[in-house]
Amino acid sequence: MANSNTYLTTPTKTPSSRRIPQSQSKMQTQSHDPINSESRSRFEAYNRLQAAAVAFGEKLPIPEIVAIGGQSDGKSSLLEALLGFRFNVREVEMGTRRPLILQMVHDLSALEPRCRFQDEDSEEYGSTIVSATAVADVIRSRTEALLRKTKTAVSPKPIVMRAEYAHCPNLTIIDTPGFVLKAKKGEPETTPDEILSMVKSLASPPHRILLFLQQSSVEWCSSLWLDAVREIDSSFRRTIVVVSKFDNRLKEFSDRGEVDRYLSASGYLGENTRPYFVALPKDRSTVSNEEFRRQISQVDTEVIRHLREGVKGGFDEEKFRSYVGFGSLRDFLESELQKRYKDAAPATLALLEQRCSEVTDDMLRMDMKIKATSDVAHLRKAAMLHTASISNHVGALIDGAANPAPEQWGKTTEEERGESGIGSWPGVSLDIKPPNAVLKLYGGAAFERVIHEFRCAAYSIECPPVSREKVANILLAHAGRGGGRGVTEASAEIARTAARSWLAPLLDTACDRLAFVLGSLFEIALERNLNQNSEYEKKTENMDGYVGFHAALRNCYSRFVKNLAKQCKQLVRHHLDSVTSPYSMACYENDYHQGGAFGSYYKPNQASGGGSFCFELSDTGGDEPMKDQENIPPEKSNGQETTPGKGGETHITVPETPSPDQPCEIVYGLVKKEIGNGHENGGGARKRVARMAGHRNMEPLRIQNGGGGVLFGNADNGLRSSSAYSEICSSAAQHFARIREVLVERSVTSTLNSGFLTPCRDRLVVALGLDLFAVNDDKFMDMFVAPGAIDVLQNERQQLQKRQKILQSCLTEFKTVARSL
Ligand SMILES: Nc1nc2c(ncn2[C@@H]2O[C@H](COP(=O)(O)OP(=O)(O)OP(=O)(O)O)[C@@H](O)[C@H]2O)c(=O)[nH]1
Repeated sequence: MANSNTYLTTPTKTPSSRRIPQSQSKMQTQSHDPINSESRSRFEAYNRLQAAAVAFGEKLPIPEIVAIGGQSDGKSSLLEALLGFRFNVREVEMGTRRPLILQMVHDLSALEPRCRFQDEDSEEYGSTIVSATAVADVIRSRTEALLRKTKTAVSPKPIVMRAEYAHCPNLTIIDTPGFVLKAKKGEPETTPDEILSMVKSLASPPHRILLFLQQSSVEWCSSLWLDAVREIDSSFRRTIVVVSKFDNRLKEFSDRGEVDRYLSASGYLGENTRPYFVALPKDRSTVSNEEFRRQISQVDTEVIRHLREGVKGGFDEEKFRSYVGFGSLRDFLESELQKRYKDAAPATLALLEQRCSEVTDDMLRMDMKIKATSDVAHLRKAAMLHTASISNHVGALIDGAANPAPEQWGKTTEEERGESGIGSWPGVSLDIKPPNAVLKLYGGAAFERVIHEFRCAAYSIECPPVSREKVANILLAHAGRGGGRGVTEASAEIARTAARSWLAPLLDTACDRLAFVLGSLFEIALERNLNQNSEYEKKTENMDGYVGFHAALRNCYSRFVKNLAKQCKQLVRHHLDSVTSPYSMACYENDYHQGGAFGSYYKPNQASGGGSFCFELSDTGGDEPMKDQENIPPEKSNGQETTPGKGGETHITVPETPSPDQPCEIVYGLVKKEIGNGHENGGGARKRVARMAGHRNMEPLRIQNGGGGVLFGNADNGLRSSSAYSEICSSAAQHFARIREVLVERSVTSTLNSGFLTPCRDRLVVALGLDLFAVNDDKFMDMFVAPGAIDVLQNERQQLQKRQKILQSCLTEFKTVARSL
């Protein structure tokens, strides 16, 4: 830092020997000196402001000096010298572990030092401590207590000590832990880094002056910490460099050229930076305060004498005298700080005015909040606005939104399954993976993905196996009633029963999964609400403290979603009932396969290009494998093809008295017909029949029937190997597929959309409103009774009031200071 100022603003009792009489005379006239009383009141004003800032965590740009440097470079000794008495801090073995803000107040009446420590968490100062060892004890015990609590080796929380003394200047200086290269034994290895970053953050505010100490024995080229200081203040505009323990170097100088070169430190610190060269008494023996100060000034005198007389040709006094000796440094620090106080006063005053009005606003808000805790109308309004806002956010999330970040708030399909506790689809052994399964989705997108997953799951369900007995019972009974549609009816009945028992659980699961997606939206809507409120002006009142209300709102929302799920389950069950009713034509309809509105099939797990939901559904070509008559799960390769082929309705001629045992022509007829279709469609039916015939499960049947009289088919018979049983099973599979398709495509998807999403968009706010607000005042206020909440508010108010009072008195004080500027 460039300096030419050695003007003494505040007298001290420990100046250099040449100045003692002058300083003492100034000190004695101080109270009558207008300049001194001005700077004194400025200093007092800043000191009080600083106390308030430390107590309330205010960030105020108060000019301060921060002493930094390597461990044992002499920071604490310099502080003691400035204070004019030893408080033994450096004999505390642990060294400096917490910053120490030392507010030195020059007070003529304090013939003995009066030290007071600021309470750890308030702006109050404790009682006066006179003994130096007691001061050291407080510093040590406070340091140890905090480090035990934080479980760290250092802490950035400062200790604030105010020292009033007739022999100290008006100066505020912050002592910091010294930089170290390695942690001490038993300390965390990260300690050096912690100290470095703590000191950096203490030193970075631009209103702070850095007092960087480095021992005289260290050459600038091998300085350990110069770079760290440069990182904080690259051009040393606010850095005062101090070469400490100058006595250790003195003896090495032989002539003037050498000493002047050393004192200029040119090349390393830049042209405008002149270091101060300070030596302090080495003697550690306990001496009186007066003796201590005498020694300080004696060392100063000896240094100058040595430079003048011990070095050949002396030294360039004009250039360097004002930079040599502790007295020079002290005078400069004091004047520099006063200068900065003066410069910063207008900005400080403006900031104080701003802070005061902010605190007044905070107080008003707090008063309103306290009043509002018992104002039903106000609470109703605030709660309604909050509920409406949350409902709107739910709507927006359903309609498609990407705020808050889906990466954080969305879920993959796997996560949805896990977190909902619903797991995989009942009766589906395949691992269904809808498109975009790995993306984190929420809201409308997640809903759509579940719907898709449901379709995949439904299309992966096989028509389950049916025993021969069952087939025989149904078939024979139908035959008994006469009519030629026995096989068709029997297979339709089988398909209906299968659809009822296999698709119903799927529908329930779909509803539960969708309800989970919608249920999760509450949390996301809260987050959106929070973001919105913080991004712009606060739109709704902060309802944070009203835990009861939040719990009630959450409950209502989850009830609303649960009810929707219940209703939807009933609705889709109704659809299932009607599509599986004997009166439904679903089984007999043929047009779903014709490429009409529902003319395509899903392939489970097949994602269409680009990950879109717009699937091209499965290829419905003629080689669609027909499941064999035993309904054995399909081979792996075609396991995903679950829906019967696109072939037209197979008509069969039912004989007068059909028998499952009959190696019937009708079956053959069916096969033939299928072959016909198969030809048209690429021979799929032929393959199917061959596969059916060749199936190992047919073997026992053949043996059972002596190889000749077939029960439900003759494997040896090639194309003639089918039977009424296999025919019915395959026909049932077709019926099943149609039922499923009608259900999925015609009714369920739209029902789920209208059953879940429409009410969430249109009815949610009303439903929540009715639940929460259509109650009498007493019941309503139950949600707002939070034991202790009012106490908390009152407490906060008290703190605010205290802060307001202190800031206000600081403001008044600064206004007075400003008048004399
Ligand atoms: N010879 C000589 N010794 C000094 C001088 N100043 C301080 N010392 C000694 O150097 C040692 C370390 O001084 P401190 O003031 O504790 O150093 P510090 O920078 O505060 O150390 P930490 O707080 O641990 O970082 C003490 O033994 C002092 O007596 C000096 O000018 N000359």
